[in-house]
Amino acid sequence: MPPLTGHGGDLPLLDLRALGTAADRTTAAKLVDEAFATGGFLRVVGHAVPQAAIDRIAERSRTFFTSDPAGKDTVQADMSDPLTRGLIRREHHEQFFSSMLTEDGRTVPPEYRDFDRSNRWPRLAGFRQSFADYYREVDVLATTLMRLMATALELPENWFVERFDQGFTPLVANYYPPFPEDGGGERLRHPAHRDWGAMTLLYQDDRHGGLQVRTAEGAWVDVPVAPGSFIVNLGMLMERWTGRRWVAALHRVVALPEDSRSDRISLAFFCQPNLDVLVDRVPSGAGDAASDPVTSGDYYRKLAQVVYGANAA
Ligand SMILES: O=C(O)CCC(=O)C(=O)O
Ligand SMILES: [Fe+2]
Repeated sequence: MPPLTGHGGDLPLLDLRALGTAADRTTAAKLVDEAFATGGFLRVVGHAVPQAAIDRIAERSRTFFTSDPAGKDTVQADMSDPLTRGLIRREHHEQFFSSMLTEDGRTVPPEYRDFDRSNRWPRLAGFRQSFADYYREVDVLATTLMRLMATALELPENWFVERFDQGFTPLVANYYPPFPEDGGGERLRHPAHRDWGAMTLLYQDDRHGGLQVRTAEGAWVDVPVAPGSFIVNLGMLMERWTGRRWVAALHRVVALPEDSRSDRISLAFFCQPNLDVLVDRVPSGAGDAASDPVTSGDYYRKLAQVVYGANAA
């Protein structure tokens, strides 16, 4: 395997404190457009997500993941749920999936009845609340970003916001346990991939980094650990929506030798348009990639089957 070492390049950085005037917003939209058109990747600071909400879900998640395995078995994901709500265990990686789709008493459209399931919350004080609180706060950040994205694509400011307002977005806690033995070097925690949804807002543990993104030039760049900063990865559905004007970010997670004996948490807010939104190329999109229009729910169901073997049919 080639060395996993990345380097600290100049990753695009958006400071949301500087959005006061229309001119500021135009500048920010331009930055978003450029970042998504090149690597599909952006770091965000100056948002309003309270650190306490981040710390709380991270702490509750770590408590859950390190709890008794027999207890964790009781919230194992049911693979007939397209949203795979609950726990999925993989080698060196566990994921806890949740969705607010059915938490807030929404009606799921009849064609997507298979998504109408409950979360599999563990019996752990404050766990569910920490997910609900974090979801609500990060959703505000998502809204801000979506307004800038719409502006960048010459769409009405709320164009995306209106298409993401039914809470379908899965919120996933990732846990990477310590490697049991010293590998003698860097280890791969999450292989290189592109997220398949519209856009991911990722929070990486501020104790250990490890996230790397690939630049347009083909270099792996370490995403610096910066408490309070979010990482935005554009996903394959948005690449499709924009006719490849924007590209999905290739990324992976490695453990540096000094970190491989420690565990690591990350929180992924996988922004998904409402189940019945038809994803068809936006007017200002590039002409490339004549993918057929698809609804968000049909797309998700298919990808969940490919990636996780989830199958409701
Ligand atoms: O753990 C991380 O930092 C990245 C996780 C990730 O890429 C994913 O969940 O899709
Ligand atoms: Fe990812």
